[in-house]
Amino acid sequence: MTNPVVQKVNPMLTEERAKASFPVEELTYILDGGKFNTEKRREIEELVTKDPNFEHPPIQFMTREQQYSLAVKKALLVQQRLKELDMLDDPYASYFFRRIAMPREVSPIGLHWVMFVPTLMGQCSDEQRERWLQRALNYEIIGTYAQTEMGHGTFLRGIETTATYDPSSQQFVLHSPTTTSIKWWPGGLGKTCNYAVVVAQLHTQGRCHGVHMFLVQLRDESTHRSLPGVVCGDIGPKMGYHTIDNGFLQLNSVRIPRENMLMRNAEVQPDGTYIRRVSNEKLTYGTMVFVRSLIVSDAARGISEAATIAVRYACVRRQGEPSSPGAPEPRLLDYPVHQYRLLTCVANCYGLWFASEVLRDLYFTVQPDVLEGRTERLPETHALSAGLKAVGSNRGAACVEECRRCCGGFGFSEASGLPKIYNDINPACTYEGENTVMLLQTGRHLLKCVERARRGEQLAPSDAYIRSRPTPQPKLAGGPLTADLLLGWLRWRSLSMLLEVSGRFNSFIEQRQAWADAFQAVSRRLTRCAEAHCILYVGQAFLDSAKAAENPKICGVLTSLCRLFLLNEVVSGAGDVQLSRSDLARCQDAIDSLLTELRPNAVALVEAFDLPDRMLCSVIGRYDGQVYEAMLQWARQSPLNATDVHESYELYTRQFLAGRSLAKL
Ligand SMILES: CCCCCCCCCCCCCCCCCCCCCC(=O)SCCNC(=O)CCNC(=O)[C@H](O)C(C)(C)COP(=O)(O)OP(=O)(O)OC[C@H]1O[C@@H](n2cnc3c(N)ncnc32)[C@H](O)[C@@H]1OP(=O)(O)O
Ligand SMILES: Cc1cc2nc3c(=O)[nH]c(=O)nc-3n(C[C@H](O)[C@H](O)[C@H](O)COP(=O)(O)OP(=O)(O)OC[C@H]3O[C@@H](n4cnc5c(N)ncnc54)[C@H](O)[C@@H]3O)c2cc1C
Repeated sequence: MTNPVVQKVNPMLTEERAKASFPVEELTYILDGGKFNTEKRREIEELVTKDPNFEHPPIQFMTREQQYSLAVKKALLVQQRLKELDMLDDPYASYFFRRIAMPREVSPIGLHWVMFVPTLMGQCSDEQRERWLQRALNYEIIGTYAQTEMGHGTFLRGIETTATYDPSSQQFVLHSPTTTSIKWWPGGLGKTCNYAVVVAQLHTQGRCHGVHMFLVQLRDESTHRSLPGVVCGDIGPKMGYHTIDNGFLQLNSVRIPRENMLMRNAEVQPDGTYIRRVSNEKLTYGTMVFVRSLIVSDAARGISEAATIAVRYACVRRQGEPSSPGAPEPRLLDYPVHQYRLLTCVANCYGLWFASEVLRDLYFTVQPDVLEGRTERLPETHALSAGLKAVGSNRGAACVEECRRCCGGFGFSEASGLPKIYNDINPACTYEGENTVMLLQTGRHLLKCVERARRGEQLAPSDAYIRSRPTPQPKLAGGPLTADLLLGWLRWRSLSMLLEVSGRFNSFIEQRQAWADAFQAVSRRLTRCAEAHCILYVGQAFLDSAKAAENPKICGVLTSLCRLFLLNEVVSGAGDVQLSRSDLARCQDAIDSLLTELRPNAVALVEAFDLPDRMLCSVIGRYDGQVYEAMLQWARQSPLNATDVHESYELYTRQFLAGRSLAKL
């Protein structure tokens, strides 16, 4: 454990920790991808924890402007420290350094790392990369990814910003022709960035060639003033993300050199001739595929934080009727329904964690081919990253909210850390492609897979279970409800749902409906198919990882947790297909038994995530479990408590009590 024990540990937590049936440390190694990684991560966490420059009062007591300023300072300080430590070229080290240094401050420079730099890497010609990448890595230029406009986010082809080529000056003219074409949302665009990758409709020689990307300078590199023709600013307060300046951008005939079009996949020549270098025009959407795959692991990490807080709290919080006279009140974790609420969140977290690793490996296997123009596995990668992004962020937000509610009133206090975790994860349901729209992309791919199966074509590995004919339902009655059996049932469910929807779709086509209309007619059902397909992927990744654990005790506990995940899916998806009442009852009984079996390991399973107090920022999720004293200390920091009598009393209440009118005050 990296947690320094500040106070005496609450004996109730010590007691729970002693119940672990497996070596927690070894599970941490598995989650980190090896002992070496765990040790390295801890060293980095130690470096940050010891650095007083990263200390400050809780940001929840600060104004938005203070929060933003602090976040800019910390983001730049992180960069300086990483340089001093010679860690800039190590993505693992710099990721964890950023995370632990800014645990609850979404970075105003985050988009630079997550989208701007990857876009330069993926969409630039070699020569352009040479010109801009190093400057971006050094923060000489800080950029964002400006795609969404007021009028269009989802329907990317509907974007209105224009980039019109002028051969006489060999420049593009970037222009926002309407109010709805104003860029809206890009992270860091308001105040922080001086450059942006702008997505615009390319016009040359009187023709529009669709959306392309352009590097546009927004602010002077020395004064940081916005350049002529550039109108940009912050879009105002949001539900969360207070530390980041999501911005707007209006371009009034801003001229940029021809060479600032990102030219890896297409080019405009000096005379204005347009040349497309690759056949698949969706390669322009590449950065989004990358970020969607990151969001799945981010969702798992969000649940791991919320679950650690809520499980620890459930061990130290006593409330309710004692089981016998004189006995203490029960702990929250003693209630089976509370165990169910928390352990299903933990199970979702592990499932998404392992699935995100498989997806990341798929992305990095396929990406070099894609860069060379070989796009055979791109449809599968796009469908999986879109669908898992949706399922991951939906589950992430739902589980964090469940953990928050599991903490009762304290869960509503910012002191718990939970509102912030929720508000940080929730926008992931919207950004990088709204979740329903993403599920429809996966659904579209699955419909096409059935068609291809019918034609006898080979399908990608994650689609290989799709056939053009139904398979028999695996029997849940009789033998034990093993993870393999349950997974087989979920595979059958996914295929059955898909074949039913595909059958309806084909009947609409046979009735001579247009493809798009038939698609709309089945779209509601298709989103469920996409979810079922993604859940199957998560379940498979979970079970594979459980089986791969060398230590039999870890293998055992992970398999049980995986069974809980799978059974919960079978039960909650029972309405999608036919499941007999007796099968359903067997599954419910199995869930009850698993809760009893897993309960002693509840703390161990969340503590395997090895999240230091510095990361959790939670009064009620502390390692030492000393919740109540810490809660009082937290409240004392509220600026409202700076004086005994607040100034509003003199200004208003006293006047009111004296019968004076408040109208003109
Ligand atoms: C070096 C150090 C590195 C350090 C790194 C440090 C790392 C630190 C990590 C920390 C963790 C970070 C966590 C994350 C935080 C992130 C914050 C992000 C903030 C948010 C940013 C944003 O929010 S940024 C805007 C995103 N805005 C969208 O997301 C628009 C959605 N809207 C669409 O994306 C399109 O509009 C939509 C619907 C597809 C239709 O597009 P469309 O109309 O053109 O296409 P159609 O539907 O007609 O489809 C026609 C055919 O294209 C195929 N296809 C479609 N897309 C494809 C694709 N991408 N790839 C391949 N194929 C594709 C499809 O499958 C069809 O194929 P087929 O014809 O064969 O069926
Ligand atoms: C915190 C945050 C950060 C962001 N950062 C960036 C950024 O850095 N850069 C950037 O370019 N953008 C950014 N965005 C914008 C984001 O990508 C878009 O908000 C997102 O893609 C959704 O688009 P929209 O807002 O136009 O929603 P809309 O498309 O208007 O969606 C509204 C509703 O309609 C539904 N809907 C829309 N189309 C369909 C359809 N075809 N079928 C069925 N239902 C449909 C959606 O499911 C949704 O529920 C950010 C957004 C947020 C919230």
